[in-house]
Amino acid sequence: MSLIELIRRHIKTSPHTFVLLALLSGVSNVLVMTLITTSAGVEQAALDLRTITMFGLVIGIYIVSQRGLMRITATEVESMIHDLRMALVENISHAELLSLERVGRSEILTGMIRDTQTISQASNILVIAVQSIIMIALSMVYVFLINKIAFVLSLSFIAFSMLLILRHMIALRAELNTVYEEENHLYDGLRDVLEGFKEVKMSPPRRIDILAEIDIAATRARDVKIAFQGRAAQEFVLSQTMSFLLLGIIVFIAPMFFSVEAGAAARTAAAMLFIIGPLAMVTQAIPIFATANAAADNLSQLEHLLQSLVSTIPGMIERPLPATFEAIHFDTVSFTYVDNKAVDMFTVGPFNFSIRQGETLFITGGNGSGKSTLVKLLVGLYYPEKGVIRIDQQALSAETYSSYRSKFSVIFSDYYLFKRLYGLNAPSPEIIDELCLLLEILGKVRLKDANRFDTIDLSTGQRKRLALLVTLLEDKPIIVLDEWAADQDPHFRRKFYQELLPHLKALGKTIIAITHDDRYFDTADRCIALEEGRITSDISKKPLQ
Ligand SMILES: Nc1ncnc2c1ncn2[C@@H]1O[C@H](COP(=O)(O)OP(=O)(O)OP(=O)(O)O)[C@@H](O)[C@H]1O
Repeated sequence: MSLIELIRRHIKTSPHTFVLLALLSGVSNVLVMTLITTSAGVEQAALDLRTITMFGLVIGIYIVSQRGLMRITATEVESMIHDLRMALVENISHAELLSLERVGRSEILTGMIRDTQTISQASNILVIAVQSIIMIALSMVYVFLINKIAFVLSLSFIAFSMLLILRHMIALRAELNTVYEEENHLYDGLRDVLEGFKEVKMSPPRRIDILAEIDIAATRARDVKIAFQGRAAQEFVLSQTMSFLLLGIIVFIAPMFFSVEAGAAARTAAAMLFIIGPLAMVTQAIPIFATANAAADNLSQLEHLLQSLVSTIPGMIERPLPATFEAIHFDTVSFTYVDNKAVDMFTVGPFNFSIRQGETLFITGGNGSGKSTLVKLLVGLYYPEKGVIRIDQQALSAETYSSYRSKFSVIFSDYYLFKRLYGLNAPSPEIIDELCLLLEILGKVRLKDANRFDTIDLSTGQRKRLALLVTLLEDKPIIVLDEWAADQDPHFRRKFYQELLPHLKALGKTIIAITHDDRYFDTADRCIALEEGRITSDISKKPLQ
């Protein structure tokens, strides 16, 4: 029962409050029924003020307890969902890049959106179901007091129904896993269409193929869902029919074998009619409960998965590194990509080199030679499998990695441009204009609401310039650029190598750039060339000024 476990872990209100409110609401509900059934048929004149006052009081208790119960439930469930979502995002933000690269994104998005919504929608129905169970139990006490035979028959019926319900719950649960699997395939397909929209639009055969693939997943999801809903409907009809049969037995059959006082038979029938509603509610809540349970199960698995991606050692206190440094050293550092079966795929290193503060270093090499992997090791996104990285004399450790990473500003080749300047103090419009002028995007983009760009819908090269503008605003001591100039026109490419990089160097920045622009190699202090994950040449062109 993952849902109950999940609720138990997150709930802040005492369970006693829930039980008390549910009992009050259930009891008042049954009392309404009792008052109605005992007073119906009594002559108008015989109805006393006490009964009417009691009737009003019971309704009052019902209103207060029911509203309280529903309000607390909504608050608790929505707070739980808020906490769950924040915990998931928190875990993602603390995850290790390499681990996250191996997790399906659709799985994470589905957990965040579909599963949390399912639980939210199910919560009120589940509360009503719990109340219904209470009402059924209390009504049964009433039936016991007025008609023992009907009580025994009803109890046997309810016990039988519960057994059926439990059996079907288990079956529904298994079916739901299939529904979820098919839906995940569907989401993967939808992501392909959205993210690869241009490619899909350009090629009708690709479009037909991808739609056929999505259709298969969507059809499977539809069929499994129809089967699931059909089964749930079948359960509902079965339970209702059995309730009617039970009523028939109590009203038509039982009096043939047992003598029951006429008034008691009528009151029992009325009470049984009162039970049918809550019974239907419980039956209807079963597929909803099964769905919410599966969603909770998915969320718990996702929570565990994301927690396992987090490298933070409990109780670990992060330590800052000194603000300035002289050099970063790689001492026999190597790193290996492995596949799902832990088989080695590609190794970079062992690397033995140092990068001095203020140096402009170019990293070159063919596609797949390991340049980006080296950069990910350098900026602290991947950890050395062997060897150590030192900043001056201090070897990096779990406690200092975060501080180490914050020394870098990186524009990856697959960078992501945020529309908002997260983590930065709002710069003045003058500074933005000055940088836009430098990067030749003046008039293309403006800041609005102090720290949000009015647009990021720019050309590919302009977007990269905007990313560089953010990097300049970050003002970190080390700037890493992965093939930054690749999308720039010849004019700006020249400006980048011959004006911007020297300007940054003059500001004291350490610059590490992956580049294939061999005609500008002379603008670097040093060039490292990689082949098959190893350094094949390391040439210092200019003495460091
Ligand atoms: N996430 C990953 N998982 C497994 N293997 C990877 C992963 N990323 C890269 N590789 C492998 O590592 C090798 C080096 O990749 P890397 O991205 O470092 O090359 P690169 O020199 O930056 O190439 P390019 O110039 O094409 O960007 C590649 O051959 C690739 O097969």
